[in-house]
Amino acid sequence: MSKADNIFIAMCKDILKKGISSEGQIVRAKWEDGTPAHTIKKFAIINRYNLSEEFPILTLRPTNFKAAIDEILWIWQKKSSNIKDLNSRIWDSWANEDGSIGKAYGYQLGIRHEYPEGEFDQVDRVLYDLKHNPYSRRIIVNMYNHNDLHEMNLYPCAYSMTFNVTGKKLNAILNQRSQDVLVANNWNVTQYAILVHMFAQVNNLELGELVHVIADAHIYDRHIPLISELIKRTPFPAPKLLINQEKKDFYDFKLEDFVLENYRCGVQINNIPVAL
Ligand SMILES: Nc1nc(=O)c2c([nH]1)NC[C@@H]1CN(c3ccc(C(=O)N[C@@H](CCC(=O)O)C(=O)O)cc3)CN21
Ligand SMILES: O=c1ccn([C@H]2C[C@H](O)[C@@H](COP(=O)(O)O)O2)c(=O)[nH]1
Repeated sequence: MSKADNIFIAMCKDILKKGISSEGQIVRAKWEDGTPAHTIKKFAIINRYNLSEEFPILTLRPTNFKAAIDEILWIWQKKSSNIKDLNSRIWDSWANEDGSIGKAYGYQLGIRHEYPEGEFDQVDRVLYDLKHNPYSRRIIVNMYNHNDLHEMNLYPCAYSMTFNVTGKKLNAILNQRSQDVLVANNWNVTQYAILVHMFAQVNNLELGELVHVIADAHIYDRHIPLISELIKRTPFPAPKLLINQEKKDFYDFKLEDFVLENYRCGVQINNIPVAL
């Protein structure tokens, strides 16, 4: 039984049982038909995934592993915020006529900043520190840039990663201000787990923990029946993640370098409505 499934089921049960409804409050998100997209939420959920034990992908329903990796490479490797560089349609609803989602995610990671050792963007700074000062307690990426919020269609949700080397293990904390539990919880966990795998491999570090801190973990009203059915399913054992071990430079990783072996999972829930 996959541990990621157990964590997901426990979190959903907790939100469904003890969560607070937004009914009666003013909410930003809407359904496609203009109805306010209300949620039940819990504040401050913390989920810990030990990446040395298993790869944290949901088996209750398929997570589109390739599309999730494609998006994390779009943000962290291509540093793009234009959907022309993305191979899925997941950001289409938030892009302008030029295909841009504004100064979000990848755009922020491409900005260069000055440090005592010279100019780096935030990704290159992490790679530099993991190589030269792995025991630094300052290895942080932050995409939540108040200067540029007015030029983003959606403010970054998964907005910060803190990397921490302990012994020979690479650990990380993913900070997320807002989480659509059905659509993107495992999507985000899978992609940041892959990122830790890539950074560990290129720095000859072992896999540690991914700690996912979610400030507002919510289930949208139209997702409640879908989640209630999903968490009654029986999970499968976790699949095995295989990564091309020859890749030693973060910028050389491609989609085909990642393979999931024995990914058994429940049937997909088709046409999940996504709140805008
Ligand atoms: N309400 C909302 N929830 C989100 O999760 C979300 C947003 N908005 N806005 C921006 C991005 C876009 N993200 C998305 C949007 C859609 C899927 C999605 O449709 N996932 C499908 C599979 C997609 C595929 O196969 O290509 C799924 O079943 O999980 C995933 C992430 C995450 N984000
Ligand atoms: O990577 C992502 C991107 C977006 N989300 C979700 C979380 C919220 O449901 C919406 C954003 O709405 P806000 O009003 O800006 O919080 O998108 C996600 O879970 N993961």
